[in-house]
Amino acid sequence: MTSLRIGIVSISDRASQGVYPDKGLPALTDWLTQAIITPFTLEKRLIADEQSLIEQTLCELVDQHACHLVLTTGGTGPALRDVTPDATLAIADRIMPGFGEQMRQISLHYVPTAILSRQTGVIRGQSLILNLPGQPKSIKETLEGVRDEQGNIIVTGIFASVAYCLQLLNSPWLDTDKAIVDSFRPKSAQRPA
Ligand SMILES: Nc1ncnc2c1ncn2[C@@H]1O[C@H](COP(=O)(O)OP(=O)(O)OP(=O)(O)O)[C@@H](O)[C@H]1O
Ligand SMILES: Nc1nc2c(c(=O)[nH]1)N[C@H]1C(S)=C(S)[C@@H](COP(=O)(O)O)O[C@H]1N2
Repeated sequence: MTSLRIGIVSISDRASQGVYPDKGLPALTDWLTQAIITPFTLEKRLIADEQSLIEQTLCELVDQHACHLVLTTGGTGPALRDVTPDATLAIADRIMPGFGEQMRQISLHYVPTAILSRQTGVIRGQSLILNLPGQPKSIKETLEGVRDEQGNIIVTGIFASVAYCLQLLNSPWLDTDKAIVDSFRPKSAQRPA
């Protein structure tokens, strides 16, 4: 049986040059390892904010490594070197605008400048590619969503929709720890107990 393959890409000029240690890949690895309870493997890349390099890396992860899901972090803002969404759209077959819309909704609960992120989601072939912001703490925030003081979810994290999206793309089965993120599937798409 094929197991789920996830590509994670940290896109940062300074982290890739060693100016500061990369916190993107560790944050993504930690979150995914805690949240996903079914088997998966990770393919990791740390690269600079260069559009051609980002496009090449995304294509390599999807076309050669057959990653079912690719998560990027960094380079989604308006600065001239923030080109992750441009690279993602350039190699996309189809756009999934809901992911960017939902992340901006979530992030507005944490930072008033959330609207500055141009993050998006796309499909290339049968793979889902999602852009997360560069601030390392925003990885957990956008994937998991916003909770009230009692710990109840008040704005759903984007990862709650990833399992069903991957299912529709014929990926291997993905289940999450409900305490971290409750994956939603319509009744007709749920596995018999
Ligand atoms: N990979 C990373 N590791 C650690 N901190 C990061 C990383 N990426 C971003 N940050 C932090 O989050 C902030 C916002 O991220 P952003 O993607 O806008 O980076 P940036 O200002 O374009 O710089 P760079 O590309 O050199 O990381 C950065 O200024 C930095 O403090
Ligand atoms: N959850 C969350 N979303 C966030 C932020 C953040 O700190 N947390 N920063 C915002 C800011 S200030 C910018 S400029 C954009 C783009 O950030 P990026 O270039 O690091 O991807 O993400 C926005 N979204």
